[in-house]
Amino acid sequence: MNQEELEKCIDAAQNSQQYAHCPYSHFRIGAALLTTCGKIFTGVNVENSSYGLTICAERTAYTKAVSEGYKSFKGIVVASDLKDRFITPCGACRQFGVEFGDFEVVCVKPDRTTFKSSTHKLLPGLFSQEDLIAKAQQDEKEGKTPQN
Ligand SMILES: O=c1ccn([C@H]2C[C@H](O)[C@@H](CO)O2)c(=O)[nH]1
Ligand SMILES: [Zn+2]
Repeated sequence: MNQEELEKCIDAAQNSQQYAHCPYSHFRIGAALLTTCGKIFTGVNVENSSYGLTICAERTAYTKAVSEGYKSFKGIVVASDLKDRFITPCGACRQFGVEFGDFEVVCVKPDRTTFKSSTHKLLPGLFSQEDLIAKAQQDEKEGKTPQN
């Protein structure tokens, strides 16, 4: 992400925070996901009275983009309302991110200061499609069919 893209994504992520549905945690998170073709998809955390159903801002953004045909990303900006520490994506969102490759993850505080990382840096030893392919190849070599 260049500086101009980063500023635009910070604006979009912070602007979307007003739409967070967070009556339980009061954590107001907004994400802005930049596609390689320059489109921005925003997302917010959507909580539920059945707490475990909550979806984070990042996964909302990924799901919106993918469901509209976009799967190639330059970066994601995650804006929180916590002033004195950075909020980084939870485990589920890290796994969700690596599904779409290695790209920038920028966490931003209300004063626009940033912590820059990437999907792969945030998930060392990650499990991915490559592992599933390796298993399929091993099974094929051993003459295993999907049924056994
Ligand atoms: O990176 C993060 C971290 C937390 N949350 C949300 C989930 C939940 O609504 C609240 C507290 O966990 O913050 C996000 O959306 N993204
Ligand atoms: Zn998450």
